Amino acid sequence: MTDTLQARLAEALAPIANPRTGASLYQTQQLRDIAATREGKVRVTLLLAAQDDPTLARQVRQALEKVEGVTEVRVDVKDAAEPAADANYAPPKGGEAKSRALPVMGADTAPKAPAAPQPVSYPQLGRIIAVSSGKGGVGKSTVTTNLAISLAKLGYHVGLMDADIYGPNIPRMMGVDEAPPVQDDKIQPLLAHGVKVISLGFLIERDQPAIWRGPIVMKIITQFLRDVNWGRLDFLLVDMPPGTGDAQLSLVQATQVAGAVIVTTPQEVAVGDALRGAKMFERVGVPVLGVVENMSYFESPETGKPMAIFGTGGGKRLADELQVPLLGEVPLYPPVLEGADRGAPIVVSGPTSTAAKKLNDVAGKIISALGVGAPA
Ligand SMILES: Nc1ncnc2c1ncn2[C@@H]1O[C@H](COP(=O)(O)OP(=O)(O)OP(=O)(O)O)[C@@H](O)[C@H]1O
Repeated sequence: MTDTLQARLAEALAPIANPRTGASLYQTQQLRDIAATREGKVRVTLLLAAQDDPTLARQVRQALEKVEGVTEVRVDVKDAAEPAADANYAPPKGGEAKSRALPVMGADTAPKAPAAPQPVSYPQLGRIIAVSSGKGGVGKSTVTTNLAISLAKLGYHVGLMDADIYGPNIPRMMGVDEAPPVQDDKIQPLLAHGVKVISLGFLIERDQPAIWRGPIVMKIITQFLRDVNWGRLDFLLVDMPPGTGDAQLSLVQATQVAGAVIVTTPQEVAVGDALRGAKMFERVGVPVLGVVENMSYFESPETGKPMAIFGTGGGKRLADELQVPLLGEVPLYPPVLEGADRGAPIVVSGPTSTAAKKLNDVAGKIISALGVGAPA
């Protein structure tokens, strides 16, 4: 048996080859900075180019977890095209990896990336709408799923792309959770409540999302736009991860986004974050269609009485600041959560509730804001 942990780690990693090059990740130093503590906590860096198979990170993790003495594994994925990632591992020639290296918005690491790729237009996908929020947990996925279903109920052809790669919730909320079939090299979206759905949650392991980084995010978003058999859509709603990160930028670099909807809660702190997110869209030329204030007030399912619990007016202030409409104030209403947990968003599970009505109104305002005609 190999006697030191380092040696055992090297032995476990050596056979993992990059399918694109056929070479061992370890020997070509695509895997590097392998560090282990005495307690068996292991950390490695994996350099990935945009064309590399992103599931390599999972293979590395699984190989390391099997090594005797390993208690914890962390795989840091880095962009192989970044200058800091020097090394013997060269990203593939042809420039794709480099041209797709994305600056991280708002971070200190800011734009040293080369010119952004030209967005590709996908006319068959209809109006692409990014639903975004400054911070997590404000109800962005809830709003996205309900809007998608509202639009579908009106007779539009609607797609829903879960680009919240750090916490893909859409499958659970829409009540679908199976691997999408592949036919003729195209991924078939799953159908739920009349909406075509695709999510990274269908394709990856639950504990993996946090490792996805710039070029890989770009790759996934491009694949979701290009390689999914969406058919002809009127609207494609994209549930973005919270904040102003790689996914937002990837989406606007990958295609033409018709507009962004910003979801916030009434508190100041949520509003501040949301403002930064909205400004990011404006900077890249994506019109902000409006603000949805979610959990605006508590609506008791028993009495129907409204009660402000998170402060008031944040959504309105944000909308005023951005000079965009406040599209709706959706109450905090426990059946919204219960419905989401069993795959039946409120516009399906409680269509006559105030929350559902408000969300339907938001859908109507988006249709008007984009000047979309009646469904064909
Ligand atoms: N109006 C509402 N009333 C009651 N519960 C709500 C409402 N909106 C959202 N929720 C619940 O709050 C939780 C967070 O919502 P959701 O997952 O939509 O937020 P998010 O902003 O997409 O979060 P993240 O981006 O962090 O995944 C969920 O459990 C959801 O069911």
